[in-house]
Amino acid sequence: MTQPLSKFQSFLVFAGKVRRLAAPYFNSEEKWKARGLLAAIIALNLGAVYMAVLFNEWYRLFYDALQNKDQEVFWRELGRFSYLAFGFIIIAVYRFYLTQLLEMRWRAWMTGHYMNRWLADKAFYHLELARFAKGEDAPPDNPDQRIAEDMNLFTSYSVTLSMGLLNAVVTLVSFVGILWSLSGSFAFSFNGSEYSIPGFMVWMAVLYCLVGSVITHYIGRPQIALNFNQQRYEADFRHHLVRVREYSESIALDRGEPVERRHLSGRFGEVLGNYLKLINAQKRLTWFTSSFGQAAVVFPFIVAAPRYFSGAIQLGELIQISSAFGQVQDSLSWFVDNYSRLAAWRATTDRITSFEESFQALQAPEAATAATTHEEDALALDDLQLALPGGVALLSARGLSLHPGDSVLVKGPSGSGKSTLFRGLAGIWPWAQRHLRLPADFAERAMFLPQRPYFPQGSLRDALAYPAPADRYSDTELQQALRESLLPDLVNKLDEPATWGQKLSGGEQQRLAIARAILKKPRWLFVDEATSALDEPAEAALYTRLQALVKESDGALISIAHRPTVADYHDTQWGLQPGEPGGARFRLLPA
Ligand SMILES: Nc1ncnc2c1ncn2[C@@H]1O[C@H](COP(=O)(O)OP(=O)(O)OP(=O)(O)O)[C@@H](O)[C@H]1O
Repeated sequence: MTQPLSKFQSFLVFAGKVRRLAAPYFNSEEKWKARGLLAAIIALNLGAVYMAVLFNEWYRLFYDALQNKDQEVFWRELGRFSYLAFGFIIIAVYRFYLTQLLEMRWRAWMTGHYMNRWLADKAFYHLELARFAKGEDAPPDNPDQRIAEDMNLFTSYSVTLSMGLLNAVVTLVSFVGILWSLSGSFAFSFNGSEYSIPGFMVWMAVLYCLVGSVITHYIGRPQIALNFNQQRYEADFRHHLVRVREYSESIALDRGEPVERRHLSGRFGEVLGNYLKLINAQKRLTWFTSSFGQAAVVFPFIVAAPRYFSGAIQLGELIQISSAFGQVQDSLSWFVDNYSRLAAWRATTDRITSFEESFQALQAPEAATAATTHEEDALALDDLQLALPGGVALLSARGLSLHPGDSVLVKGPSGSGKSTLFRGLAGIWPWAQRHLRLPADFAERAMFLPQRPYFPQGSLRDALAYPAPADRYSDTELQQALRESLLPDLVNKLDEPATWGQKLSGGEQQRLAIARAILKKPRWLFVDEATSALDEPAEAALYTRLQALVKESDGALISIAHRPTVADYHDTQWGLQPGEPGGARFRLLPA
């Protein structure tokens, strides 16, 4: 008994997941449109079943007219057919159109919703970090695929399959009545007594489909996991292709093509291997479902034949029985026919649910951090503890502060946590205990210049102004910033579109990021090896400009650099020293 119960429970769990994922849309600001569309689709589906009932009745009248050679009824019924068909066509067209419309709107809403959540509170970054911590295979893999593809599949399957189920149930209820009234009872004698089974055809249909559904589930079960994996392997393969494109130059210089080929072939091999398994699973199921469908064509004739040949029913009734049996069988075998899609729906639902759960899991480490706003105009590191994703304490900093006019150089061995210190100060590192006091304007006036800056695709103007809109700055301001950051050749290319992160050299990209700082005029400027690709004269000129920049806005400069010449532009040094036994690996101390 435990087996069917656990199956039923797993169905309830699945239904709960679908409800939780669907509810936000139907309760959203678009709820009246969404509910209205859903109600219209339900009405059209019920209309379609009603049309099928009318057609079924029409079959009896039409075939009886044929058998009786009754021309008048024949032509009248043909006339009736035309307006029945007209109604059916209108319902079919609008059922399709409104269903697609609902799927599209729902997808648009869900995609927007998850896109916002992914981009909110640095979730996109923390999800990646969490995956580093838990291992590459930890969910959610490929969030891009969740947002792009799974939202589409989920909304489409949810609408078509739930409407299909509704249709099947209503058809079943409508036609079971018809079939019951047509089928008569089946009389037989057993052990000297006479027995009669009323609604014999109905029982035959139920038995036929019950056996069919159980066998389908048994044969088709492996498809659920295979479907889940297929999406994942496809996304991994695509992701690796994109990486080769992104790092094309390094790979070409390293002559890494054979390795990439091997990796790509490996990933594609997984795609194919799993797909082959899926095809085989589907083939096994198709053997059964098509035999089941073919047998269903003759099954009602075989069962009803004795009554026809004994003269108990006419040809019209026989045809009506077969059509009603077809409808009952169709609706009872909804499960058989939709098994693969149900498996895919379930896999998609599981993937989005794990995506959703990973957002919820993220909130915990963030809540542990604390940073208060300072009344004083300074950045105070009262007690900052930073750990590695696995939990190992990496760095501790206590009792340090940064005031307007300060310029500090942070030094320490590679891997000691200098960049992580900046991540902790920026508030994006989740494994942090932050007892900081931040100046009131820190959120708006702090800027972090990384070693490898990011530029959005688009015009140079967009890349320079990022993340502010391009029209925030005039052409003169943009050109001036380019000149001051030693990029005079770019001043006439403001509207040129390009992938700037690939087109410009490493040093040019660093200069472009400095131009961005010149435009933004930060008060609290954090420079993490952001001049490492420049020659010494250029570095000197640009550091002098950055010093002047923070001075103009009465701010402070804090840098990370390995090159000794950078020390000339800073008044103070903080050093990362090995920590005490039992404590963090490194301590940040004034040098
Ligand atoms: N996303 C991450 N997942 C796991 N470990 C990480 C991650 N980011 C950084 N680390 C680890 O944290 C430690 C500190 O890294 P960090 O980049 O802060 O060092 P750094 O002092 O800036 O080094 P460098 O001078 O080489 O730039 C390193 O051991 C690094 O491997």
